[in-house]
Amino acid sequence: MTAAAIRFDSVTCRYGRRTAVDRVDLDIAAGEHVALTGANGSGKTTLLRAALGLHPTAGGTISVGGTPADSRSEWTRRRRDVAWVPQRLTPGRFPLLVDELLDSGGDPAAARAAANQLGVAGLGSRPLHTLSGGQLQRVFLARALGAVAAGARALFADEPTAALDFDGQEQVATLLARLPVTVVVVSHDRAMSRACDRVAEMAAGKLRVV
Ligand SMILES: Nc1ncnc2c1ncn2[C@@H]1O[C@H](COP(=O)(O)OP(=O)(O)OP(=O)(O)O)[C@@H](O)[C@H]1O
Repeated sequence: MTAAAIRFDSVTCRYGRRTAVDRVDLDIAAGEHVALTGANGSGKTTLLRAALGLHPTAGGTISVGGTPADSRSEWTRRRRDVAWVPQRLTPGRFPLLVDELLDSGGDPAAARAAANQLGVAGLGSRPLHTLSGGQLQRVFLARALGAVAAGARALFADEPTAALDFDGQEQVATLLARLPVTVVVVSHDRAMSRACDRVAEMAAGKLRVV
């Protein structure tokens, strides 16, 4: 597995007439770990979702491993290349058992090993909607770690520790820090920022400090 360099080049995203991301430039080296911080509503989630094709860009390009995604096949490849932990984990949207979700990420054995490390291995036969917020977050992280083991070259995680207790926050920061792939993690959590190589801060849609 080789880590992927990621380049945001003058990226703009809008919701109707509201500009959520405003000409953002950000270069992330292969294997670098970047914490994306900033006030609520400053555009962090939109920026990551745009990189995954989950929100359209109104301008600019986003390359992963040197390739901008501009065709269906490139988007398919990118979704394999980038493991994703979303912010809004609404279990009703995923009518699955925990084990089924873990098995869907790429490498089921690695996902289950990660689930074990994260203390949720015993929940395998539970429907997702019966889990607590923190348990659900751990399961999605374990799935993403399975995707990394299966060859994803980057991991994007949107507030992956928001629902976790203090020990969980430290544990996840340590786990992500060890990953040999490029990591972009949206976080308001200091342990996570400390564990990253660099902190990039967004303010009102712009990247303020890199
Ligand atoms: N579905 C939507 N429709 C309209 N506006 C939206 C939508 N989602 C986000 N926005 C707006 O876009 C801007 C950026 O939102 P975004 O979710 O990217 O911010 P964020 O930095 O991730 O915030 P937080 O830290 O609260 O998660 C905000 O002004 C928000 O109100």
